[in-house]
Amino acid sequence: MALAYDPLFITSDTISSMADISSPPQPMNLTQDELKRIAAYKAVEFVQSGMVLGLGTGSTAKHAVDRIGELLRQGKLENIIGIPTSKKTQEQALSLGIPLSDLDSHPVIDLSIDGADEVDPDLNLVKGRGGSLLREKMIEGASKKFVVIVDESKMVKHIGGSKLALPVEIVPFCWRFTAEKLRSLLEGYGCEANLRLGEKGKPFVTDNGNYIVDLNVENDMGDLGLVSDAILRLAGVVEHGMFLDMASTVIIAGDFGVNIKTKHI
Ligand SMILES: O=C[C@H](O)[C@H](O)[C@H](O)COP(=O)(O)O
Repeated sequence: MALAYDPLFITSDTISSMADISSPPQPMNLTQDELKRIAAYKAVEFVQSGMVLGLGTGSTAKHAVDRIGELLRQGKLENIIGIPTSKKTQEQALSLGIPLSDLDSHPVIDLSIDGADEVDPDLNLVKGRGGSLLREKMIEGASKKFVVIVDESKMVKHIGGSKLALPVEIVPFCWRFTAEKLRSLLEGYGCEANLRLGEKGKPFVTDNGNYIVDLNVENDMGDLGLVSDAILRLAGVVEHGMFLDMASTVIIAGDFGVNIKTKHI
């Protein structure tokens, strides 16, 4: 039996209903971008009129922002105020007519929706491979609810498990010194530290005028709280991309449907 593809109707319930039928469930063979859109649309179901919303950054969050713009245009949502987590998202939201504000005017946010680069079994995250980690952490940390949207490729057994970078935002002043401090701090876990480069081989510059050092850590770092504190104690470090204990819900879209994990407090 073929299941109709409709992002709004593929839920965790779909998985159970598929399990009831005699033949095993068939994967839907969706692209990674389609999975991102499914997760994003599902998250936007949490949005209610009158909310102050943290608007995330990246290819997954972009779908959520598009959807919010669409619902506003259709009159299905009203009185939304968006707090963008990057200049790029600000531009997108403005182009969609989403009213915007900032943390100074709205220090408490009802709901933030954003993607992630890694999600571990405790719903800890790595974010910032797009370079927006500082504003994301400020805004998502000020949110009553933080819904993370990912395709299943982002799920890892432990932070660093994808073998892709853990980004750290640092001040440009003597960046080599700070990068080396970071490398030697995490040396025991098999750490490499590389300055992120942007266009024409020049250092990538964040929305805040800072640089990013990408840490590639070979081994499980164990107590992430300790590692986080140690990184943040280094002068020259502005913020890192581990978002520990911040996500309230993670929506994971995969070929067999959508799985929603909620943090139990
Ligand atoms: O700086 C970028 C953000 O943290 C993104 O939310 C994260 O990198 C995930 O991006 P994407 O949805 O494009 O995979």
